[in-house]
Amino acid sequence: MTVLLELEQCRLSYPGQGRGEPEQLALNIDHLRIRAGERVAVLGKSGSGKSTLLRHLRRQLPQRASWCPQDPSLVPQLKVFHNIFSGALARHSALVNLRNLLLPAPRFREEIAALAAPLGIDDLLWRKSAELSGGQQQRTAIARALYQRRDVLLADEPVSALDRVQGRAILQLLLNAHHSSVIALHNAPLALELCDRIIGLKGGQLLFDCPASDADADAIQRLYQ
Ligand SMILES: Nc1ncnc2c1ncn2[C@@H]1O[C@H](COP(=O)(O)OP(=O)(O)OP(=O)(O)O)[C@@H](O)[C@H]1O
Repeated sequence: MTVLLELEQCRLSYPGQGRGEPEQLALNIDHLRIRAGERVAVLGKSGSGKSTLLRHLRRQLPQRASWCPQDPSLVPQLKVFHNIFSGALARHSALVNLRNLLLPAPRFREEIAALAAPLGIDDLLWRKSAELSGGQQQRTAIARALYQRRDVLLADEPVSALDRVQGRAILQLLLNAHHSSVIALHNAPLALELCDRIIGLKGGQLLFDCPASDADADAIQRLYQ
């Protein structure tokens, strides 16, 4: 399979919090290769480096990866429709984008309504995103990622605010819409069920990296200790 991404001796640090404080090493990976077509789940407890890794992978694939951040990062004053449409700004001219802000064209209305329906937010398209619940905001961010229409998905806890049934269905939808995916998840059973490879991060290091079918329950448990 074609190599999509490769990290070698990847050490990423954040500045120390106070004056004279040492840098904090957040990611320390000797080697990581992601192949095209893989569905990779990144597991690890809070602070293990999942977001740092996802953001770094995103920098390696500019213009190639759809991005679904942990914080939905919606523009609160804009309608749900426009927040979703913002996923496609790079595909259109400034004139088309501006016109669509004022008077959305029927073609874009139809495209976005079709995208929003399976996410259960088609009846919210003309509400300001500030008025949405956390789960509705998260589904809007998912729709925006889908509307980027790229073949790679990088997503950071995309279904964390959804209930189990809806989270599973929407994660499946996201995976089906992209040829390759790397997704940080806190729900290990969901990762094992829907992804084909599991990366376990602890303290910024790879604790394991294996096919989902080989993932060991004890190793997964150790991630969270
Ligand atoms: N902007 C920042 N400045 C300083 N340290 C940071 C910053 N962002 C993250 N860190 C630190 O880097 C480490 C990894 O953080 P990261 O956000 O990647 O973890 P995570 O696994 O995504 O956590 P969570 O599940 O809570 O989102 C943590 O120790 C965190 O405190």
